[in-house]
Amino acid sequence: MPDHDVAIIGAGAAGLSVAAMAASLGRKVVLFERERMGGECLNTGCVPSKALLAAAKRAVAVRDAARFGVHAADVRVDWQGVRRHVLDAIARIAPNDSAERFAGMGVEVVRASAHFVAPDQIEAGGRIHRFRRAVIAAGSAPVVPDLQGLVSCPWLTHETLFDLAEAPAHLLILGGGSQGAELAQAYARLGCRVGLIEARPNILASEDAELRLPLREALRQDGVTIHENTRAIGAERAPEGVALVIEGGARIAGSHLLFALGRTPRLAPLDLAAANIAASPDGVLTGPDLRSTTNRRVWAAGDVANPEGIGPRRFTHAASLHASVVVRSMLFRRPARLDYAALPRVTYTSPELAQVGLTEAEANAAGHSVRVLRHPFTENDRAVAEGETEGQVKLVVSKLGRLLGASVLGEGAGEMAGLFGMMISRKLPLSALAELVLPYPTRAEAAKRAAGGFYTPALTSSAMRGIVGLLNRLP
Ligand SMILES: Cc1cc2nc3c(=O)[nH]c(=O)nc-3n(C[C@H](O)[C@H](O)[C@H](O)COP(=O)(O)OP(=O)(O)OC[C@H]3O[C@@H](n4cnc5c(N)ncnc54)[C@H](O)[C@@H]3O)c2cc1C
Ligand SMILES: NC(=O)c1ccc[n+]([C@@H]2O[C@H](COP(=O)([O-])OP(=O)(O)OC[C@H]3O[C@@H](n4cnc5c(N)ncnc54)[C@H](O)[C@@H]3O)[C@@H](O)[C@H]2O)c1
Repeated sequence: MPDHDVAIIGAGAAGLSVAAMAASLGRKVVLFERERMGGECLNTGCVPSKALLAAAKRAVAVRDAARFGVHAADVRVDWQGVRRHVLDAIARIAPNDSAERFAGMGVEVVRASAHFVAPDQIEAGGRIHRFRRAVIAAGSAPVVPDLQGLVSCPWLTHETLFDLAEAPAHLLILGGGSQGAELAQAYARLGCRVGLIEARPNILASEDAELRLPLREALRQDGVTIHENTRAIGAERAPEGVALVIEGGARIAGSHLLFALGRTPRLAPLDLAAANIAASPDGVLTGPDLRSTTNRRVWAAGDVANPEGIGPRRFTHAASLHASVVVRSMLFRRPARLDYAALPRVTYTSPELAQVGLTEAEANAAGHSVRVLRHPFTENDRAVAEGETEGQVKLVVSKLGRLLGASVLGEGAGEMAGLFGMMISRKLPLSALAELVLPYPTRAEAAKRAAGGFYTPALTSSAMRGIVGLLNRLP
């Protein structure tokens, strides 16, 4: 006889969402968490990084205020104040994810590391828990590279970065993905020297080239030194603190070294073999319904899941999407299929970079015959009024006017992503966006104007002008 209807390993975004939904459906739920409730997003990921970026944005706003005719003297960053803001943000959100809140929902929360001991049993806190169904939501850990000499050097990941009591004087960030770009800008704007080191020819390499290049320039303007095409092969102690040894022999020195090199799923402590659960280095192998391909009692969600043929997506909103697919498949026994066609991603720098659906390059590579529609924020009244005209809305559409993808660079780009996601997931025609009445002045009007561009050639054609000319003769 099972002790629990649903056993969940990991109280991060994925595990908490499944636990809340299963408990509200009257299931007997146990939730295992070995570290902090709320997992990575709340404690060491999204929340502290966005809080730090908010402080950095304030610093720039004050420094930059003179161009609005507002003069502030003596701009000074008080690092303890910045830290307080970051910790306050975490503390204010933490009650939503707390053990007390989940216990109040009827979830049994076990604060211990969990691992499988049989296909239907988990051991945690010195006890065997028999389950009817289980969800692995153990998340992922930062990649630490195998650099020669690293053992004798101090280094950081996002798990330790926010614990620094003092601002790093000169932060070296290895890895120019969204994490590297966001943290580089935040620390540079808060007055630290920052080096951003990327092995590939470009930082943010998977983003639309037309939009990532101005963002790269914005990072440079903020004072970030960017080293692209630069492969670190070793690390060593240096008078300043630490130095990266670069292929070819050059050294890049700084006071602190941060790894922002992507993620690896937390599999080892789970003893998956004891429960016959298949996994690859990218995560627990599942079908498109997130059910294990080898143990039908088990599902996976969040960063740890590797749906075959679809692949992992390591975002908090992807974890929420996973949770709803798992609940549909596991509890409602309905066919469920993960679909990332409208999954947004946003890099929360200034300007922000948002992507939904296919980039222009991806659409071309997939063989679509595309039209590209653009509207720059220099032509958007709100952006002009606020003096933030960097960037554009770029829409990639099929010849028949279906939105295949949207890329936005600009302040508030992330807030527009939902609009494009809905267009793609509901397969709405572009006219739905072109005809939308939006409040004036808003930045989203740039999206409407870009969509309107699809119809402009037909509306202003000589045939249409002829028709309107004829109609004009009517009484
Ligand atoms: C710096 C940074 C910024 C980010 N910013 C964003 C952002 O702005 N937007 C966004 O969408 N995403 C962002 N992400 C990604 C986001 O944080 C993750 O995708 C998300 O937190 C994953 O949630 P999860 O539930 O899968 O895993 P986690 O949040 O990692 O939760 C897994 C939990 O399982 C626990 N656990 C693991 N193994 C066991 C075990 N054996 N027994 C018991 N407990 C266990 C862990 O302690 C952890 O609490 C960011 C990531 C980083 C690093
Ligand atoms: N705004 C957001 O949504 C947000 C922000 C931060 C992180 N995240 C998520 O967290 C996860 C981690 O982010 P990330 O930026 O660390 O991962 P990432 O995979 O996006 O980027 C890692 C970068 O490191 C580079 N790299 C890899 N090995 C290298 C080496 N040896 N030397 C130099 N560069 C190297 C890669 O080319 C890549 O550009 C991702 O899943 C991401 O989606 C999301």
